[in-house]
Amino acid sequence: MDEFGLIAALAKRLPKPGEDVLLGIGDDAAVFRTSTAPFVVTTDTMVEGVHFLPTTITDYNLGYKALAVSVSDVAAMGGRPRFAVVSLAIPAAWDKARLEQVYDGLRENTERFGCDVIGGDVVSTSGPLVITTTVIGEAENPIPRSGAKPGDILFVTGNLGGSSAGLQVMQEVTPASGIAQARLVERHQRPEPRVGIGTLCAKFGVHALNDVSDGLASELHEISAASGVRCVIEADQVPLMPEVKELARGLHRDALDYALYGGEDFELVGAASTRAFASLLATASAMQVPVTRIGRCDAGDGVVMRRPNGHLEVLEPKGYNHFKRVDTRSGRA
Ligand SMILES: Nc1ncnc2c1ncn2[C@@H]1O[C@H](COP(=O)(O)OP(=O)(O)OP(=O)(O)O)[C@@H](O)[C@H]1O
Ligand SMILES: Cc1ncc(C[n+]2csc(CCOP(=O)(O)O)c2C)c(N)n1
Ligand SMILES: [Mg+2]
Ligand SMILES: [Mg+2]
Ligand SMILES: [Mg+2]
Repeated sequence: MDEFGLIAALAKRLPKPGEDVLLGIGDDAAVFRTSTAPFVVTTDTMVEGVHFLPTTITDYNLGYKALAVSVSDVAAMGGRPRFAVVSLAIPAAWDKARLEQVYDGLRENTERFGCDVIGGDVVSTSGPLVITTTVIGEAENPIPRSGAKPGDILFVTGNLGGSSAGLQVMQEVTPASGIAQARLVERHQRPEPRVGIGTLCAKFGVHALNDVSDGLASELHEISAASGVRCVIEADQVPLMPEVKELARGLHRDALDYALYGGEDFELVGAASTRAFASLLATASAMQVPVTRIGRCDAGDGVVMRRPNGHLEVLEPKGYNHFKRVDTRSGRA
């Protein structure tokens, strides 16, 4: 496989960029123009063996997901994705045909979100495949994590838990039905970035927003710490993917654990005034995206969850953490 031939072959899989791209793939750097809106820029790295395995994702969906996770961060800022650069560190075991599949998956999201791939990098590696996506977007009114206020409503989009449950059903024998397993795997491999809702949140002045990459508990801790508020959620209000409930029932596990600590659902979690939330709810339902109130912000700090019996549980800031090893004897991180 030749480096220049590979870049040309991958570039061929992509659609022609829009007119704001003055120079795309093929020069020392890309050149684009934008409106006067503030830029947002975010980057994510996916490593074979850490973020995916050949047994947990197809090559096509790897490309889909690599771009989706960065688009999701732009959505979590209330922005619109515009441009992306993609860097690949490629081991000998990955041939051109497989990488073209990855690019076909990328293409699906470049088209869906109007996010042109304008460049990248390819290198060889003696390690696993690494794919890094950097997305540049625009946000008229960027939404930080730090804006939540006491009295705000906490909400999430869609439903949670499906991604980690999908990973589990691909890695273990579970009692979930075939159809449930297929839906969970789809959720793991093909997350849906909430760009439309993110921009609505910006329009209605939502105070704080985060995407769920590491798990709901971890994201709420980030909002709590950045905003200086206490997050109080209701256990029975957290929207769970129905298939997660089915799987958890079969395994005699608490389905909420998938939502709180599983991660990679890439839904949005935010804090909004009662008024902003009402506007969001009304508009989101017309877009057929569920938005659910899960709790509220109080004065104070930390994250707690109220069980239906009234018991308040402190939620630890655990979730996926790259540099923490779980102690298998205590089960603690
Ligand atoms: N190597 C780094 N150098 C500089 N800043 C970094 C580095 N890694 C992360 N950051 C910054 O730290 C902040 C938090 O990053 P983090 O990766 O936790 O974002 P996230 O959206 O919560 O998670 P995810 O990576 O799952 O999207 C971001 O502002 C990010 O740009
Ligand atoms: C094979 C395999 N094992 C474990 C996981 C789970 N996982 C990996 S990274 C991450 C958090 C988000 O990453 P980041 O913080 O880098 O954005 C999660 C939940 C997976 N997807 N595949
Ligand atoms: Mg990160
Ligand atoms: Mg990210
Ligand atoms: Mg994020």
